[in-house]
Amino acid sequence: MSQSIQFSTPSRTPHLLHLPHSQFNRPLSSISFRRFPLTTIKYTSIRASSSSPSPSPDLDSSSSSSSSSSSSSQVLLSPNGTGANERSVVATAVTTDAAGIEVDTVTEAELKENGFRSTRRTKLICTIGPATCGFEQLEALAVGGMNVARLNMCHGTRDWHRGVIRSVRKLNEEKGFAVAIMMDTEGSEIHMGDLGGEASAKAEDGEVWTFTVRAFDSSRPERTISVSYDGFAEDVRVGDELLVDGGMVRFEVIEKIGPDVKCLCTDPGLLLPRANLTFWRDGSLVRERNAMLPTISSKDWLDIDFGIAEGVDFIAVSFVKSAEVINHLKSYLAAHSRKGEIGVIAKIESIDSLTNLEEIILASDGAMVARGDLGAQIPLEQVPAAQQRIVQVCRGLNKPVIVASQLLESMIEYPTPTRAEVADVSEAVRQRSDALMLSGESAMGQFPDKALTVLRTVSLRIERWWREEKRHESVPLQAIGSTFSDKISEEICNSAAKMANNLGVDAVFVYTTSGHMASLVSRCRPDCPIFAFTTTTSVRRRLNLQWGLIPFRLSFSDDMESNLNKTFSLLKSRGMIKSGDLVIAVSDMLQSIQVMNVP
Ligand SMILES: Nc1ncnc2c1ncn2[C@@H]1O[C@H](COP(=O)(O)OP(=O)(O)OP(=O)(O)O)[C@@H](O)[C@H]1O
Ligand SMILES: CC(=O)C(=O)O
Ligand SMILES: [K+]
Ligand SMILES: [Mg+2]
Repeated sequence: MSQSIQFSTPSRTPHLLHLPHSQFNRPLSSISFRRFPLTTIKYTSIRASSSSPSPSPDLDSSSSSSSSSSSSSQVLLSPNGTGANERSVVATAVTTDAAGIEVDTVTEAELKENGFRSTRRTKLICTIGPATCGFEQLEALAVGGMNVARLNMCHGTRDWHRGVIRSVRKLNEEKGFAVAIMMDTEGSEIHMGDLGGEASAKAEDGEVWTFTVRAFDSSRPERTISVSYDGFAEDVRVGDELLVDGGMVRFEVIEKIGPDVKCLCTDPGLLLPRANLTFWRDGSLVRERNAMLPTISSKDWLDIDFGIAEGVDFIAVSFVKSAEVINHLKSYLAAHSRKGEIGVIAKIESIDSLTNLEEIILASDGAMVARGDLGAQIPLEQVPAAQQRIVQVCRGLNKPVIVASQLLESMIEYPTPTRAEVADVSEAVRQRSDALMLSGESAMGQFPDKALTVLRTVSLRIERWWREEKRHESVPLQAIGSTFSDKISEEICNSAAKMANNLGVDAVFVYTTSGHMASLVSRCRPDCPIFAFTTTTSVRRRLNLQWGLIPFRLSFSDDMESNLNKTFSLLKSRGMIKSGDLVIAVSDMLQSIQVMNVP
């Protein structure tokens, strides 16, 4: 029994659909609902315009070149899913059986063991540092559920970072993971030096410490801290309050002697290498000078070139103040790397970034609630409301959002989290943020694997509770599509998610070349997992940041019947689905919805 509903606009001419995927000749208004088994599928569609097809700008070069063929069985990509000009470091890392399917080995095991509902929807990011940079340590994190590895360019040498990037790539290649790499820029905010190799230094109440712009020749003099910013001694005034890492340690400026600033410790604590410094005067953050510092420093540009050369998947920009810097970086990336290959994440961690929030998020490919520095710039009690706002704006604009910093801070030293930390993690999961991030817990803590386990188990439990309570919000999502075609995709995804919840389907399958259609389904936060099939390994890795998406790499054509048959047989042979499972399939090539039981 097959059901089909078709919408068409009378003023336009229908065509039989055997069109290659392209932004300009994408079928616009054929939406069919079908039940499997299907005997004949005839997709009827209407052309968007009669203008000559040209390669879609959002496709990578390999798919756009192959999309020039109109054969319905044409596979869109070369078998290994990489384009001809994919950088060598990535190309050598990809070995794929052309007929096969690539999926995370951990997810595969979870699916086989516990079925569709067992999969975790919230993604997990680990900052890599001395505690986790070895191959076995990285593997343990990947097995524990790490979806993205973050490299903070404030620390370590480029050689060190290169080693980590290559290890992660090797892990993906050899063990079937799709761990994405996120490079986080240093930015030009004021911070302390590296403590001359010491892991930390303790500042006690009432001690006098010297903050200086002088560089040390040899070891660090006692109770002396170097400061990254040459204008520091000129800018501070006696009476200013100096906050380390947003208030983890506090000092009061008591005397200025040339390049040295004498400070009295008023709140004791641990000073960590390269910790951020802010100074406050009469209860307000002093930020005149910061406003003049570039968001992306000259050192950051070199790091960005390094990131492009090493094939990172995301660049997180620290201390973004406006959309301009994001646009600037995106145009630089467009000129120096393959279009869309590196996602730009705006870190929201300053007053300016909150002021310009909507325009910044609109310009970016995602955002991070960087609560560490944000909490140093706005009163701490305002951070939760800011977090909620950022998460909501990102969801509205369909950008992935990461909640970061101090989620499990006590686990740097202890093997179990505090109850308050578990409550904080739960809140971020309940807000339906795309991803949670570990910083010091995984970079230099004593229990990185345990911290990741806590994030994983708390996420799973809260997600399940939320589903059992049937609390999926019916908050209307704002319309975001700008072209007619985008609007159709959006409506299809909204409907697919709604149908998935109402019909209690087991999974939504989305076939997507650029990943956009998958993100639109993810945005609806449906009850069931979303299997996202995409043709390239780089899109697959980037999708790993988004809520609920299980990214698969699969070569597929513009013939949906054959795609579905191929997918069903591959997934069935691996025990990941079974006959009778109910699935909704959407595709960005055909802009179609189908409901079916797995044959
Ligand atoms: N690559 C690294 N090498 C050495 N230590 C590291 C590295 N990455 C992180 N760390 C350690 O982990 C701690 C916390 O991580 P991180 O600096 O990323 O915190 P953060 O607040 O997220 O950073 P930022 O605000 O600078 O982006 C750091 O203070 C540092 O001690
Ligand atoms: C992650 C980060 O940069 C912060 O919380 O400040
Ligand atoms: K950083
Ligand atoms: Mg920060």
